[in-house]
Amino acid sequence: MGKDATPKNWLSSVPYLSQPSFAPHVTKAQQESLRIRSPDLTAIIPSNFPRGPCPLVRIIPISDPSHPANGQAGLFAARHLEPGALILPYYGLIHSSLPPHSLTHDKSDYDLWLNKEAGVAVDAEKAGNEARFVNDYRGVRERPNAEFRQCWDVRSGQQCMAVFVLPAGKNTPMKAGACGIAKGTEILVSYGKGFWAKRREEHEETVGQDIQAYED
Ligand SMILES: C[S@@+](CC[C@H](N)C(=O)[O-])C[C@H]1O[C@@H](n2cnc3c(N)ncnc32)[C@H](O)[C@@H]1O
Repeated sequence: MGKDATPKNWLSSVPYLSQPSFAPHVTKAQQESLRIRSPDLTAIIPSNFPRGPCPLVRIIPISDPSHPANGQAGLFAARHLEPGALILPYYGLIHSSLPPHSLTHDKSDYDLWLNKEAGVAVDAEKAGNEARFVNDYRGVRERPNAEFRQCWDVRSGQQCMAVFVLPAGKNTPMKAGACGIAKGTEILVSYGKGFWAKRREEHEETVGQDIQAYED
């Protein structure tokens, strides 16, 4: 694949990132705080992890009426993924969530904290990689099989968010957790109760709007 390759089914309207991108307003101090590796940051992206389209995943349009994200896309395992394994980094625009930027940046559904203490988040709405297609497990299957984790990217010497397979036993019965994610299975995380509570709140004002929201 060439240097400018994008994964199959990538949206032509969204720039594909093969490394993080910084909003110009992110301060030097914030950038420096991302270059500090705290001892509890044990998850890593190793030095030999390739950049560009990830061979472990596929973006697949969803055309199943029983899927709550029908008509959108999801991310699926292209091969068997071991429990606890790194799947891929989550790239997007790294931006400040501190005032005044918190007031001007509309939080999107693709926005994740990168470093809460430093007020830095990563938003993959307008540019990102395959990880922006990871759906929430609610309404799809009983529990998540993956999670977002803050980790240390050895390649860039910087903190990064990434998607990992849930380790055996974490939120999974031992048997299911021990299996990892089978080839062809959708990769699903939990966005957290807060995500759906906020969505419900926002749409409560819009009478008659057909939305998918969850209680837990
Ligand atoms: C980060 S995007 C995930 C990728 C999205 N499906 C796409 O094709 O761009 C988050 C959006 O996906 C949809 N979504 C993800 N999981 C969902 C779920 N369990 N139920 C309903 N909608 C979901 C919602 O529209 C949500 O705002």
